[in-house]
Amino acid sequence: MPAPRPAPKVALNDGTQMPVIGLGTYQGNPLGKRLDSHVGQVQQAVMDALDIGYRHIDGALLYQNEEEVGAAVRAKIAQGVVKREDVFVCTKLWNNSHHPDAVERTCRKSLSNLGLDYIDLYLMHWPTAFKDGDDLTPKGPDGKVLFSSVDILDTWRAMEQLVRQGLVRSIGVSNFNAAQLRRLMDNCDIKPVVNQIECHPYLSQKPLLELCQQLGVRVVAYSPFGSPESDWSLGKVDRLLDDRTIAEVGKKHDKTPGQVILRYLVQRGAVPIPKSVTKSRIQENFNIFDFELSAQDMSILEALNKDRRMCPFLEGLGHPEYPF
Ligand SMILES: NC(=O)C1=CN([C@@H]2O[C@H](COP(=O)(O)OP(=O)(O)OC[C@H]3O[C@@H](n4cnc5c(N)ncnc54)[C@H](OP(=O)(O)O)[C@@H]3O)[C@@H](O)[C@H]2O)C=CC1
Ligand SMILES: O=C1CO[C@H](CO)[C@@H](O)[C@@H]1O
Repeated sequence: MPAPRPAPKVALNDGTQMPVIGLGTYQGNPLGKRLDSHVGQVQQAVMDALDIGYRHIDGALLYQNEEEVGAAVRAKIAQGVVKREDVFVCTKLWNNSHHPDAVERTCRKSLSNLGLDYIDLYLMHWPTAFKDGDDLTPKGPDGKVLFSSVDILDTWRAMEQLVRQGLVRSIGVSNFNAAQLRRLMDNCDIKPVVNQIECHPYLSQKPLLELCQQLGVRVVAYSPFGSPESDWSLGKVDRLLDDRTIAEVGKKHDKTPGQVILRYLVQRGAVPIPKSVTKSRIQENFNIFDFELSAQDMSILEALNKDRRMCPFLEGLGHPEYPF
């Protein structure tokens, strides 16, 4: 088999580079719960992806499969398929660890889960702090999620320390709105390199994408296919991957709807992180570097925007920093 051509890279504002497509690893499990039926799937998917040419893996402590991600990366290093420095590993600090005293400990926990000695990109998963502790979704007797008032800036300062200590190469945020991002940019020593947000043709995020571009913050586009299997988007009426207009654009280029969506995101300067545990789809999603959408195709796709959010994160509703 010829050696795969790895994905192209884009520059980040701290001088590092990020491969322009990543593999998502969230398994659609309800918040913080690991589904037994999924064990092992992500490990195989990450190994397949690295064989195919992916060099960027998106994970999170919340997904409870960092061990699988790390085992897959280490296996492919041992097989000589990749070197550690070729692979861009992202993971995220969960809401129950925003207190500055918890940040380093939690990062070390992710490093230990992954079995790696540094993380390429560490993200604050949400701007909404939950009560500190081991419980991923701490709840009171009334069943409501318990919040904490730790300031985003205090969590960020502790994350900056992780860069200085060499535990992580770059830091960024996820699910930050414009005001939160501006406040952070105005009050940090190390700028966030990315804002990872939901972004796809039904939620084009034009204003936030433009702001991020102005600020030099790369957008990473999560749920590029609208997260069809997740517990929070199941039942949403129109499935993005069944959209007729997207299929028609694809026909012109002999490409699938998924490939059109990913290409549209890349041409908008975003970095999509499609999730799949199916080898043929992992390959399909990677085959987006041999065609280009015309300006007319791009306008057709942009016109599909409905500001439809698939991931409303209802657990954070009522928090003063709830971003939507
Ligand atoms: N920062 C944040 O708050 C969030 C980050 N994320 C990140 O973004 C990643 C991607 O988003 P996610 O929500 O998982 O959903 P996606 O939009 O990536 O959709 C994944 C689903 O699409 C299916 N699929 C993948 N490729 C194809 C294809 N070519 N044709 C048809 N179906 C396909 C997958 O099936 P199968 O696997 O069975 O092949 C899976 O059911 C996550 O895995 C996670 O890493 C996601 C949500 C929130
Ligand atoms: O990354 C994520 C995956 O799904 C979760 C919901 O269960 C989201 O809250 C989270 O941001």
